[in-house]
Amino acid sequence: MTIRASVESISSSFMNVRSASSWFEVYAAFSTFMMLLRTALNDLIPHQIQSFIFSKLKTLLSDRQHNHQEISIEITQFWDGQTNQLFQAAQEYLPARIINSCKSLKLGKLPKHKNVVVAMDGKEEVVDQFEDIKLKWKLETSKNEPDHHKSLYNMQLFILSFDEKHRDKVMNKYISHVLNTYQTMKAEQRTIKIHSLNSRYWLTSDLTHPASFDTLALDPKKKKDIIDDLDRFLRRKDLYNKVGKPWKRGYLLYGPPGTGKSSLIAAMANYLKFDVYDLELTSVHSNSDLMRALRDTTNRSIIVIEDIDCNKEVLVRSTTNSVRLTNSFSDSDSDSDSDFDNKAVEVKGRSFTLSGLLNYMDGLWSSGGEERIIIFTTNHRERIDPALLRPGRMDKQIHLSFLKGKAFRILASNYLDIEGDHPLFEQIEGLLEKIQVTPAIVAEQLMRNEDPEVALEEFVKFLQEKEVDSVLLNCE
Ligand SMILES: Nc1ncnc2c1ncn2[C@@H]1O[C@H](COP(=O)(O)OP(=O)(O)OP(=O)(O)O)[C@@H](O)[C@H]1O
Repeated sequence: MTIRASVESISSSFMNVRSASSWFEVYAAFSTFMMLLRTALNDLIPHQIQSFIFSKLKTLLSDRQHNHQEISIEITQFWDGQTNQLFQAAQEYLPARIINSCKSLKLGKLPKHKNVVVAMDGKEEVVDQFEDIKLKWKLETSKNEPDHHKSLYNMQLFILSFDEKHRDKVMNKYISHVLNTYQTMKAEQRTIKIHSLNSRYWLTSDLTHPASFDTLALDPKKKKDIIDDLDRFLRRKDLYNKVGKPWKRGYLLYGPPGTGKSSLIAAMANYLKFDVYDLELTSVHSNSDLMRALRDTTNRSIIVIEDIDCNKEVLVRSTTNSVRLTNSFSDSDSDSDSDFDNKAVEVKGRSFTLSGLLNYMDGLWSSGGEERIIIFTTNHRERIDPALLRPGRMDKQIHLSFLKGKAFRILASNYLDIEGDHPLFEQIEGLLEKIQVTPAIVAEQLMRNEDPEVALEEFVKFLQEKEVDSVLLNCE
């Protein structure tokens, strides 16, 4: 019997259904039809395609079956009168996930931002995939906006919908994933700030210093050593906790003026994405102001005290009779007997030692302070008391010096866009070995001509003259 014959037999049986025997005939014809259909399908459609069709049908059916079990969460723009951080996180997180698939987006740029900002425009629902979960996001405008926001904005909210069976995973994992991704994105986009002390308060502005470890003319080994040290410091939170030490690291940068101490600080801040607090001791008018200023510094920051040796406030106690404020900055460790304690920083007629200041910082940060770096700079390390240089106070000392070796090539790349080799490089590097020139002087020389060839030739002449001068000087 063919399929067509069996279909005809079923339909004719339907027409003539009158008795129980007729019903039996219908049933027999239908069973035969189904058997024939199954055999034909097995013969005609390969097994893989059959499995594919069945799985698709199954998903479709299960999707339809589950549609009514979808749940929705509202994430409003404000929460308890404040901006809802989860709303902010979704606002940043979603455009990054959907930028290539969404048909309708909003673009904008704020003065503070470096890049164009992308946002959802609320016209369409966007879909995010997290592990095996499909999550649908829609941006809406609330009809019940609170009064205090009414005049300024229409309050917005995200509606997040997903299958109820994923409720736990969404609440426990997906929401944290959105928040964590947002925090990482914020850290990457963050503008680093520099805070300068104005008597009692920090004045804040953007750190625009472009220095990075790539642009720093420094011996490559030394550069790697500094980067490794910073990375190690960041990784060691648990160790610092375990041994009960404040999570901080002290650096002393020393070397002649113009060798890149400030540039290195900027490169470190840009690398770590840490804010910089420029603690200019001459602008501190009292100890309480200084303590308040230190308390106002944030975690993940670099505190810089520059030119520590030539700071006018550094006084020798025996010559000034200045009084140490041991009650303000308790300095009870073994350093108190050292020569260093004879040097005091005087603030408006009152004075304290630098080691006391460091101890105070330790005390302040042992309760909650995290990821702090303190950098002292000096042009004369020999003038600094050894007590201040001991590990724990100054964990690492970095000597920045005259331009030597291949470090010149970094400046040639920065200022003249010369990458790789150049016929004059060998001669220049030879001359640099014989004389002492700071990177700042080299930078200034290279900027004198826009044409890179002329700039290099002029620079060679400059170095030759310097060489002659130094020979003459040695002869005198
Ligand atoms: N190692 C370096 N790599 C690249 N540029 C440098 C380097 N050193 C100095 N420069 C250039 O010289 C300028 C002055 O350098 P910088 O202020 O960093 O030196 P410094 O050692 O802090 O000087 P000072 O002791 O006078 O404060 C920088 O803006 C930079 O252009």
